[in-house]
Amino acid sequence: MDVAVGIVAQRGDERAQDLAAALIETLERAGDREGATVSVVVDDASGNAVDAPAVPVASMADRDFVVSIGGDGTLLFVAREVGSTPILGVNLGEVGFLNAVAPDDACDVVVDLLEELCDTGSLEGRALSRLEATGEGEWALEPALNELVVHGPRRGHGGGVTVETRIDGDCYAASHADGVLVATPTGSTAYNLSEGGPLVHPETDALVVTQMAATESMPPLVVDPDTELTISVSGADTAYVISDGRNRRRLEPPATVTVSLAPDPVQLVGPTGNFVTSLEKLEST
Ligand SMILES: NC(=O)c1ccc[n+]([C@@H]2O[C@H](COP(=O)([O-])OP(=O)(O)OC[C@H]3O[C@@H](n4cnc5c(N)ncnc54)[C@H](O)[C@@H]3O)[C@@H](O)[C@H]2O)c1
Ligand SMILES: Nc1ncnc2c1ncn2[C@@H]1O[C@H](COP(=O)(O)OP(=O)(O)OP(=O)(O)O)[C@@H](O)[C@H]1O
Repeated sequence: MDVAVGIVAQRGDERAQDLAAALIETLERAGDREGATVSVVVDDASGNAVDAPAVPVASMADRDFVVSIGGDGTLLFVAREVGSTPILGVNLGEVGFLNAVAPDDACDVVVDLLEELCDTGSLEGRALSRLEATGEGEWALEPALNELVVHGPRRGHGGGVTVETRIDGDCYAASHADGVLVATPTGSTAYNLSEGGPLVHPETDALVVTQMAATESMPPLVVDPDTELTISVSGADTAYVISDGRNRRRLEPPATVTVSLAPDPVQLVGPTGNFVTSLEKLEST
């Protein structure tokens, strides 16, 4: 059997590169034991430091699985690039909420994944919903694993906008505000939390709508993921819609953004962390 693996090490991080090298050695030895031909590539940024062919991360979308070594930001980046290809998250970051596997366990876990592939031909992962934003003029943003934010010209005093949020066509909140944030269960522990939104257990199928610094505020609302959700902005020269804090699109108010589930969820593989006990990580942020 041929097994194709991609490894992305956090850019410029020697620990991540050393772990990438150790994983390559481990996978090659395990492949010999299993009678499998294992081919491993690393991301372009790590190519000089790790002895393996270097490729753009986006080209790893055809691999059997991709290992992300770094923090939450690195995993979000890998998910943006490889879409629904299975991802194993190894945590070297400060928070590491999305990465359940500790560096010391990574070699054992990749061997388990290789054996699962050889035994069953595929990997069983956990699907994590993503959100997409669309608007007038046929534009679309990269899907968000954490959250989509629609906000005014800038955050803070004088940077707000009039925002109206509709749920299945009915107005839920209309106010001058910094913006509105729609989070997945995965993103509930990130920006959503700092804006006063609730934590959502990962096994719950829901989205959270949270206003950001609204003059006339409504409590955060938990909705079914299939809800028709529109956010309209007016009363400012510009506004933005931002996916996972990194991809943004400029809007010219008045404008309406429609938020819906993206068709292809992210697939995380490897052991699951315990959501409830891992919440203690948030206390340090
Ligand atoms: N005020 C805020 O809390 C705030 C502001 C902007 C962005 N963010 C978050 O940062 C994310 C982008 O992360 P990045 O690393 O590229 O940017 P970044 O470098 O600005 O990191 C933001 C922090 O959020 C943590 N984080 C990311 N996703 C998380 C999750 N699902 N649960 C718990 N913590 C999480 C990261 O570990 C990091 O500590 C965005 O999706 C947004 O959720 C938060
Ligand atoms: N191998 C890589 N190739 C290209 N870009 C990378 C790579 N690794 C990280 N990046 C970039 O760096 C960003 C993540 O870096 P960031 O400093 O947020 O680290 P992190 O993984 O969240 O770890 P920490 O918790 O230590 O901050 C990604 O969004 C991506 O743009």
